[in-house]
Amino acid sequence: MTLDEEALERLRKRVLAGGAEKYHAANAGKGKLFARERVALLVDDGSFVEDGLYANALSDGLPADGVVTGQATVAGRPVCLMANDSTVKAGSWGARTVEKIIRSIERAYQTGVPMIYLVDSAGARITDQVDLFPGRRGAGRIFWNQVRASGSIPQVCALFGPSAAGGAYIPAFCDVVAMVDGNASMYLGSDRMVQMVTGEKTTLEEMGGASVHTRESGVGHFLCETEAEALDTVKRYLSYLPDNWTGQPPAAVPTDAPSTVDLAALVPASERQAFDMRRYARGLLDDGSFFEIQALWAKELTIGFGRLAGEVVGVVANNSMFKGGVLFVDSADKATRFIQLCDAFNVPLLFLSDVPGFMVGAAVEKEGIIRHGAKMITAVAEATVPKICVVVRKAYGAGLYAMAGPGFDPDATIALPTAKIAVMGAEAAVNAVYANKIAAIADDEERAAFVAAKRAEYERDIDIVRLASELVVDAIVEPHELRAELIRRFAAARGKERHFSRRRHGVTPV
Ligand SMILES: CCC(=O)SCCNC(=O)CCNC(=O)[C@H](O)C(C)(C)COP(=O)(O)OP(=O)(O)OC[C@H]1O[C@@H](n2cnc3c(N)ncnc32)[C@H](O)[C@@H]1OP(=O)(O)O
Repeated sequence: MTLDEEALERLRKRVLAGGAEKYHAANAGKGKLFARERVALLVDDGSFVEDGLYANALSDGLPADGVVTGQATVAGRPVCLMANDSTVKAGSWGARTVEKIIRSIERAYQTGVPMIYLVDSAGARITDQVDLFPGRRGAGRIFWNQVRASGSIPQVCALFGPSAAGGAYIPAFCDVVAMVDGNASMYLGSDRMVQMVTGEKTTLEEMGGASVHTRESGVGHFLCETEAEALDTVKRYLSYLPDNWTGQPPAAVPTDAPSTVDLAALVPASERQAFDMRRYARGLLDDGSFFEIQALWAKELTIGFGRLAGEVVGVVANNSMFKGGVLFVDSADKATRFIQLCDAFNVPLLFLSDVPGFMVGAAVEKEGIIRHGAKMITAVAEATVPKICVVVRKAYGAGLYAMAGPGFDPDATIALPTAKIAVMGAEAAVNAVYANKIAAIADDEERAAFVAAKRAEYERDIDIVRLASELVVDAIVEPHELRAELIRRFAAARGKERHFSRRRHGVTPV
């Protein structure tokens, strides 16, 4: 078939318009943009080069087979991308959709550039399953490629609509997922399927909406009000990462820390009083540079990127505002993945410790707190990027190990003058050792005096100067000197030898 210029232009226009008008109207009614508008908002003007525009050009009704793929630049840096077009069979994957997505990931991996997934899809196109589902270049190959690319190139997803069944794994294999509140959802079986299989009556929003995944399951990382916000989040995320695992995170023009935060005043003397470690991190980092990830999930642990004198660091911090900063199953998982992300992309790690330890009790034991904690400690041990542990207030029990304490090959363990490092807090320790003796003292005053004396003895034992004199901590630093100290120490650790163990990979507790 030969085409004259006009016919080609007609065909191109038809394909660029996507699916039926009723689906465009339905999307607009929900505040959803067209896939091509999303791409235009994401990439630098005029930078997009599209592949596979004419997929299915000979069969009517499935323009581009429901996915836009190609290469572009974002903030001047190269990326590969895919964007589901939900006006074409609800963005479901036909054979060519799958091939286009596979080629995109392969190109991103081979050229060492980030892969961006703009997802809005019904998953596998059930009516075409033999062509797209089981074969060597079937849908499974998308995931195989995602797993191969994981930690080699950044993979980031913005989710605008459903990502049903197999489609839900694309976000799951990404480093992070930004979800648009009210429209985005992820689930393995639709509400109709759930009712058929289990009898449960639910909705897509209830089961797999943005709020559920960013607050409860942890599969989503950012809850966004609008599509534009989700796309900005993708751009901001990429601004902290190199193009691939061989590069260094891009430095920015250094700024001062905000002058409004008094770090010393922020930490209450009493361990029983909570303070917001996010404010502490903001006060320590370059002004406006803190970019929190998974802010709504497992809030007892805060993670995110920031900058010190323009250089990127990954922050892992206990937050006593939530559950006293104790580590739970979800917070251990949250930390594990973030530490692996930073280690993969050469982002130095800053641990801000104020941790009473891991949670104890029947409920968390049944949830597997031991293996989740072991997973976090494994990630800390395996991370070979520069890592510095700052004991801001306390590091008790295995919490010290989870926060990159001295045994975990940190480049430095720094303590504030009021910091405490111990196997447990004084109250718990005295109770553990002297419970029988305390119970045997009948007189209230005498009992109180005994407990106070034992606590004082314990506090003397774990005195921070004593720990420094025994080389447990490398430095005791005043809060107002901490930022400058960290800048110097991270600079000194840059470029260090990175090797952990002689083996293919460990057998990780999961
Ligand atoms: C790897 C294994 C897998 O991925 S199995 C995939 C399983 N997927 C599903 O069960 C999702 C089924 N689809 C849905 O639940 C809905 O379509 C969702 C995604 C919620 C979107 O709803 P809504 O925006 O109202 O669209 P709609 O249902 O009116 O559909 C529009 C047109 O698309 C079609 N469609 C939808 N999903 C599929 C699919 N998975 N395979 C084939 N076709 C699909 C609908 O039939 C409809 O087509 P038409 O325009 O009427 O011709």
